[in-house]
Amino acid sequence: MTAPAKPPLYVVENLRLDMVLPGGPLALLQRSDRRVLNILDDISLQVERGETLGLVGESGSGKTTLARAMLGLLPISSGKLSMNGQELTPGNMAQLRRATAMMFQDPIASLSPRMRVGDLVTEPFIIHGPRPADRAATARALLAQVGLPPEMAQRYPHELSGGQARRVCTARALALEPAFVIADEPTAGLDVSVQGEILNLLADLKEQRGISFLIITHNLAVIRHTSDRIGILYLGRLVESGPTREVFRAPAHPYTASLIASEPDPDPRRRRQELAIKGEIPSLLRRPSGCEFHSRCPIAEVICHQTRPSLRQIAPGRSVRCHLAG
Ligand SMILES: Nc1ncnc2c1ncn2[C@@H]1O[C@H](COP(=O)(O)OP(=O)(O)OP(=O)(O)O)[C@@H](O)[C@H]1O
Repeated sequence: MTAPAKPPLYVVENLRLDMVLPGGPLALLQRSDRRVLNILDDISLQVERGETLGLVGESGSGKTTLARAMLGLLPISSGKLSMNGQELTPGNMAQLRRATAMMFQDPIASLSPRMRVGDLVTEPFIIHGPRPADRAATARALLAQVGLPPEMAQRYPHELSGGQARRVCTARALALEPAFVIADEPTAGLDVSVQGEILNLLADLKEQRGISFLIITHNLAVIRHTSDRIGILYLGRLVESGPTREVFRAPAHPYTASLIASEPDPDPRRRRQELAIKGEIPSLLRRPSGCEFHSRCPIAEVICHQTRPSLRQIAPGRSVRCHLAG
């Protein structure tokens, strides 16, 4: 008898997340004292064991909000989140927090300024337990895992370089040996050479420890370097997903194609291909009718103005939300 297949590590099904904002001009129009902003809708994705899923999208597309919702830091309006085949509920969130970790966008700001590095990296044990018998030795071991020398334990966050702060946040994220780590813009603000070091560190951790990562970024180079699969978010909805190599080779959604075509070429001798996406990302308060990308789409047809496309499978493991793709 063969053992039953293990469920994916993390599954998001039909997630919707609305935020209720205090009254404003729209509330007056709606004759209500509050307004509801739909930030994310119809999000379904899964992260397999030991894989890295990259989530890419312009600023404001909802990447950070999705990450926070997946870690139970923001309440979802509808849908289902599960880990190891078990639905996440308010009752078992504490268990989730132990098995997951988040690396925040701004590492120095996410570290308490009055605590020394040694205390910062071991703080998760103090919060979640058990307390280490020798806290200083545990700190040194954690720092060694991310390539930092033991004397770093005495420093304060403001004494760290951007790359060192990133490593300290990584050490802190690893403390409780999580199965799943979400890294929000892991290379933001770092020099190119340091960016490479941090991405290599994350790749080694995935390789050696089998940790699953969700990497969220607007930087396609980061996704190419790290991710087995990619999801593209536009205005709070997934518009394409699939294996990274295939999506880069033959993007199915015009938005993905525009993002890839306007990616800066690392070789300055080659001309950058200009297929920049026209216009700004629309306001969440005025979501376009039909396909929400139609106002910026180079190939939109009448149907795109009128009918909202759903996410459909175009090949095994590849999905796209576009009437005209495939
Ligand atoms: N607390 C909030 N109240 C109102 N709107 C919010 C709130 N948090 C996020 N938003 C809105 O939700 C949308 C998604 O924001 P989010 O930070 O998730 O985007 P992002 O893709 O991570 O952007 P960036 O790359 O700039 O971090 C934005 O339009 C943002 O203004």
